[in-house]
Amino acid sequence: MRLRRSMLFVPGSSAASLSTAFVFKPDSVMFDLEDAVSLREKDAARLLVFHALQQPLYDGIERVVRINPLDTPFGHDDLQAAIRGGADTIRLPKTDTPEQVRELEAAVERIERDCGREVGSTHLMAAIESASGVVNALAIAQASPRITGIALAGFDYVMDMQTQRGDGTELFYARCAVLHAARAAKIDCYDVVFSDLDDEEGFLKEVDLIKRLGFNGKSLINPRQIELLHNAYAPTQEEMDYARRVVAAAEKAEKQGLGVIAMGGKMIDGPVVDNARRVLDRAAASGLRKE
Ligand SMILES: CC(C)(COP(=O)(O)OP(=O)(O)OC[C@H]1O[C@@H](n2cnc3c(N)ncnc32)[C@H](O)[C@@H]1OP(=O)(O)O)[C@@H](O)C(=O)NCCC(=O)NCCSC(=O)C[C@@](O)(CC(=O)O)C(=O)O
Ligand SMILES: [Mg+2]
Repeated sequence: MRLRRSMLFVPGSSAASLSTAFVFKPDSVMFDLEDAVSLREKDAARLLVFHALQQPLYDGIERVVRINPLDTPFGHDDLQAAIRGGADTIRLPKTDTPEQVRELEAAVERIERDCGREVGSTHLMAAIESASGVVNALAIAQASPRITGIALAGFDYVMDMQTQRGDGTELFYARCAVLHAARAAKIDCYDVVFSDLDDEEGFLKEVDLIKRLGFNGKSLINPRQIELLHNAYAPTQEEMDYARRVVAAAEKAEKQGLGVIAMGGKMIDGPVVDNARRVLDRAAASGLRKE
């Protein structure tokens, strides 16, 4: 099981952060060339990111680059640096339509051919940051076989919706819509960043909600949030013990030719057993929750 719980934004203009972010062990690092970088730092940041991508200490961590949109003066240069530098994944911000994804895909393929990189080896992610993006989420998610995930971007989205971040009510429809699009397209789905670094309780409450909804994880802005998120996504000892009992009971039932059984007064059938196996796979991949 490949875990993609945490995607840590690292500002592309911060040489110090770019050279140390691997120590925090996020599942993915996202070197940012877009909104974390001021206009006058764009060129320097692109060069820093190109070099950071080649740092061997990032091996084992997915390396994502958030480029500027392709209709800005920076987008195509960002893409050249990211692909030639060896990025695993390009994250396209402010994706409103599937045509933007197809334009990105064509540009990526041209650069892969030019620099001798295997065609198809660069994955894509689309960040959905507007009402149009939410309405087009399924078409965006299915726009390219290179897309491995879509992400909801809360701050630009609430601006577009003429509201502001609050208790999550303002994101409820978008979270459900984007998540359904991702699941229908069989790709991963990331929740919004949580910006109040000192509100650990609020962060964990939000993580609990998005985990129950079915998100793979979240985009993060600070290393302090990584361990909290990973721990919240890890199964508890109790969940693992129960999953083991379910699998054992189901295997026994199968030998007896039974498709459905009861265990402790609860029905155990195919989807329940699949879910138990997923809990065991997740426990093997991430370890158990530390209480
Ligand atoms: C918030 C803050 C300034 C706080 O700094 P502080 O220094 O107070 O934090 P501390 O915890 O004290 O740091 C302890 C140690 O960790 C180091 N450290 C901190 N953060 C690190 C990091 N990210 N990577 C590596 N290293 C890091 C730090 O350098 C220090 O190192 P050292 O000095 O050696 O001890 C900092 O975190 C930060 O800049 N975050 C990234 C912000 C960012 O990228 N924003 C753009 C993306 S969102 C967006 O665009 C909206 C969106 O588009 C989103 C979407 O699309 O989803 C939408 O629309 O919603
Ligand atoms: Mg944004």
